[in-house]
Amino acid sequence: MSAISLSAVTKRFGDAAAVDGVSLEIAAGEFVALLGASGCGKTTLLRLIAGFDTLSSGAIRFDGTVMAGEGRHVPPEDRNVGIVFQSYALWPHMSVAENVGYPLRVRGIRGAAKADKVAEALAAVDLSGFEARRPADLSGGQRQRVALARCLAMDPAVVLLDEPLANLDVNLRASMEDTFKEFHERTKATMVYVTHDQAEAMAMADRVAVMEAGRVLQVTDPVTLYGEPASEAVARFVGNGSVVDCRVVGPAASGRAHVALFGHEADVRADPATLAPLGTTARLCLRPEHLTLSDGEGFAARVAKATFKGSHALLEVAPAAAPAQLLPVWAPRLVPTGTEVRIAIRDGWLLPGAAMRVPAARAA
Ligand SMILES: Nc1ncnc2c1ncn2[C@@H]1O[C@H](COP(=O)(O)OP(=O)(O)OP(=O)(O)O)[C@@H](O)[C@H]1O
Repeated sequence: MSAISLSAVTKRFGDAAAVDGVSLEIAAGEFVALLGASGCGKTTLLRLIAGFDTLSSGAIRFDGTVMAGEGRHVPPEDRNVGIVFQSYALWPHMSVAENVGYPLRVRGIRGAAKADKVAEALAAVDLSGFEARRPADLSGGQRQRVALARCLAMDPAVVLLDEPLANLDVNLRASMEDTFKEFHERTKATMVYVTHDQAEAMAMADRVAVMEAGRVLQVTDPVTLYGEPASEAVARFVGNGSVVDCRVVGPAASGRAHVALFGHEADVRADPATLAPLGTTARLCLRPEHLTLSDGEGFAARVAKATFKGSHALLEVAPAAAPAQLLPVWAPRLVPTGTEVRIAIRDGWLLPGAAMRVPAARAA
């Protein structure tokens, strides 16, 4: 496995930068997801790491060796990367064993050595016994596991995955997430996984890099990303957080702050280093689980929408003090649309970016 170092990696197509100054250190054996909406540049970044495209500027190193940039471009076949695509890219005329063994044959590995590797790789993805089948006779999930086995057989230093679950149905996706995690634990390969699905990224990756317009907005572990988004864009993209205005009325205890919103006061999490001065306005990220229906405390609101979800209901409530702002709230039961309710704020995250803007505004 290799560590991957991206230094100010930039790729322009004409005047537009598809990847714009991305710097990221990926440790050997780490599983990093590149997460972002369509067109944010994640596939382009993956292609640059693979060597399919050349850089406009910046550098890419594997274990300190320059693969791209500084006047060099190591071709894909010399980077020892395995790639798993959304489309599987299996040869239809070859059996499963021939598909998995193909890259080994290309490398001159034949006979028993090849057969052993193929058997080992198929066992790793739970496809022993499928050697003679053709891709056409497999399900989508099985085809993707063959593609994974083919990648595994090559002992790649780096595994790149481009939306590998995009063609699979919801149930199969969940079981394939387990397959990828097991694959990672077993091989300890460095993995870079491109997806626009935040749940997928958070379920599997050690760290998630959120991309927008060719840049990395934040890169951190899934728990921190969800709980402490660094900016409004990340808060909205990950976990569909609501972002609302509030006023900082007092630091409560370390790592927390007291805020006022919708005519009510609440105790929320905050980074003390970026906490806005008392009395100023800041932006607060509220997740559905931060809000609960209450009998008395909290702010007044009206149920604008209610959706039954089986084990619970998802309400959208409009605060009386800001009726245009709809906030999602989990509830144990359906509450009819139009019902007047009270909502307690149990938690929240004061966005540091917004807080940091405050001193500049005060200076103006
Ligand atoms: N070969 C190309 N020529 C011109 N523009 C390109 C080329 N490849 C990508 N782009 C542009 O670069 C931007 C980033 O594209 P990219 O495919 O990397 O995004 P993405 O995040 O992977 O999106 P998706 O999830 O839809 O695949 C887009 O605006 C795209 O139109």
